[in-house]
Amino acid sequence: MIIVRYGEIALKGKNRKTFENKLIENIKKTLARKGVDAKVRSTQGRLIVDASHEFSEIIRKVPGVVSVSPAWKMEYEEIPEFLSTHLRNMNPASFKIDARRINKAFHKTSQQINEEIGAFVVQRFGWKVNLNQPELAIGIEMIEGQAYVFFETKKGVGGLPSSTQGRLVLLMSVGIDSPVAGFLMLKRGVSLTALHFDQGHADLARQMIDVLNQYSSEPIELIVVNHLEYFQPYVTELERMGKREWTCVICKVLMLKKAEEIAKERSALGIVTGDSLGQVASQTLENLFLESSVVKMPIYRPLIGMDKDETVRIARQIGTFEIFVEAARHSCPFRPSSVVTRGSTYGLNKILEHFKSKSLWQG
Ligand SMILES: Nc1ncnc2c1ncn2[C@@H]1O[C@H](COP(=O)(O)OP(=O)(O)OP(=O)(O)O)[C@@H](O)[C@H]1O
Repeated sequence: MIIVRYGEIALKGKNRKTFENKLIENIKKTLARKGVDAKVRSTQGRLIVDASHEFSEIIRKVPGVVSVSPAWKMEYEEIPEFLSTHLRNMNPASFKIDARRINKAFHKTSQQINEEIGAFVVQRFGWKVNLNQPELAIGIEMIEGQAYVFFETKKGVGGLPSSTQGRLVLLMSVGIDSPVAGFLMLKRGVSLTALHFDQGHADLARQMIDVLNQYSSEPIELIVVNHLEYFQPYVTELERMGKREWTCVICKVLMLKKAEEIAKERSALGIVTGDSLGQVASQTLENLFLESSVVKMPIYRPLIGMDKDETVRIARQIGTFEIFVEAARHSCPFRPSSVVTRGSTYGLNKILEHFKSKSLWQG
């Protein structure tokens, strides 16, 4: 058995049942992808998943899950015998019993359980009790008259169940930031379609999506556009105009425009990027203002106020950092030696007017 705890969704008032059902459906779907047909039932703010303990690693990555405990289910009276066998090869410096009655129906209080089972362990193994920092914590949850015994509680990703908030298009590079931005939105229940402009690293983009898929109840569609072919005509015109320093701003403008087009096709409600204020020379408020002005839908930038080390910490946690390759990040062949850092609306409009005259921009 695996005990699954969820937090935020329990606070959702009358929506609670809908969210809970969605979480159950998502856990089942996630396990089904691993070929497991698991029974999941809800009871008193917990889900009980009838699956082998190894799947707790997978379940803890399902958005909405706050923590998981691989557990053994038994009658209360069977606990001493179970502990005698299960713990016989262990010798922790200290232990504690952490009992909880999930519904109050059971005839003993949590404190009585702590004392009774604790006294048994002391008598059987001679271990020391330490209530503050025990080396071994033995968890017991009494759920519907049955005891669930466990020895670890793994943190889940938290957030809200997948597919409860609508769809966004993620502009995803193979850098550190945008996969993290995607993860943060998945964690809030958003469905994603990813758009990647490929500079020869589409394999890395696919690997990023494989990692993000662990946090999504439905497989994320990855759309790959050839970066060179797509931007070459625009870069040629910028060269003709003597405006090569605008390349990076124009590149973002075109990426956003393409993302908006895909968002409309997929009935998505906005765009997600990994922009973080001031992180690179071109990520200024002026440039973000200009880039945002070309699309008519919301752009979500979940990393905008984050420091790089916070983003790196999340990337490491979720598993996208390992895929990131420094060399891949600087592979854009169009990058000019100096870039516009505070572009003006006037400057941008002049360039877009020129593109229009060349039938490169509909605007
Ligand atoms: N090749 C790409 N394909 C799709 N989106 C991209 C690509 N390059 C950049 N973007 C989008 O533009 C945002 C800003 O990119 P930029 O290169 O300026 O910053 P960054 O901090 O290096 O971002 P990242 O770490 O995500 O690459 C990215 O977070 C991403 O959303």
